[in-house]
Amino acid sequence: MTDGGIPSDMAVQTPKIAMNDVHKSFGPKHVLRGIDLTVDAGSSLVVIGGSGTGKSVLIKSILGIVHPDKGSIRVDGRETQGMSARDREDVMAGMGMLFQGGALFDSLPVWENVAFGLIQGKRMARRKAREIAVEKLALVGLGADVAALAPSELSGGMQKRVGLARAIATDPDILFFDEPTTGLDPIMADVINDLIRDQVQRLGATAITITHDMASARKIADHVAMIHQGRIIWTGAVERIDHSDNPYVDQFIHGRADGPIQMEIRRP
Ligand SMILES: Nc1ncnc2c1ncn2[C@@H]1O[C@H](COP(=O)(O)OP(=O)(O)OP(=O)(O)O)[C@@H](O)[C@H]1O
Repeated sequence: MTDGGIPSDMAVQTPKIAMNDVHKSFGPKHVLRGIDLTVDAGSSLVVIGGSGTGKSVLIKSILGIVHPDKGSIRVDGRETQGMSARDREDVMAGMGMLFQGGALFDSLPVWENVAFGLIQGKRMARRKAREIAVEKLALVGLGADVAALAPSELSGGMQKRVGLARAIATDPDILFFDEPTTGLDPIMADVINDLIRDQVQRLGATAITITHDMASARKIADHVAMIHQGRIIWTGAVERIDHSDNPYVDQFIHGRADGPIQMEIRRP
């Protein structure tokens, strides 16, 4: 088998996601300042970086919730910038997202929050969608008794897990997790880490996770990318983060108050 004359085992795989020189400003605030980032299909990337550096804006740009001012974002080789609304919907149908605050609809019971994409997006019958929602809730350690409750009746950690069950409900092939373990006890955090790894390894999904939890990052990442001042300043295999030779990465992963990042904060 050949692909343009190249034996298939030597053909270069199209990245799942490829960002090139992506910029985004909000008013005078230039948040993304030329993001270049590639994520291979079936791999798990963790994005690290200080608060307010643009991590959420980066993943919302891939999702199409935030519209970059400039640059290219390809998903499966397809340029998403300037895409029609219908094509964009197509691309988004293959993505699942756990938002930082959970972002659950309080007017809907838990199961319907989880099943939202199945009922609205995939037009699945409510009974079948509820069954799948209960299965996904079980995967994040929540029993069927939780399904009929309102999100406001749950603890913060439980809401987080419901958000996670919703993200994986449609078995998307790209998953985004914005701080999936924040607010969870260490044991539940590890259950969630395992679940993310499982989605990538068993189901072949591609995952991008934002986390400040370095134990979680070490467990779920194949690769790590560090964002600083709106640019990716380092990427590498997770095994390399302890030997990155990058003072920003070094300071961040060890949580040191002293280092180049603090020096910039001190600057007027
Ligand atoms: N819709 C918006 N309108 C105006 N400013 C925004 C908007 N979304 C994000 N920002 C700004 O962009 C910057 C980056 O925000 P972002 O949420 O991406 O940070 P982050 O790196 O995810 O931070 P954290 O780790 O604290 O969650 C912040 O200064 C934020 O105020």
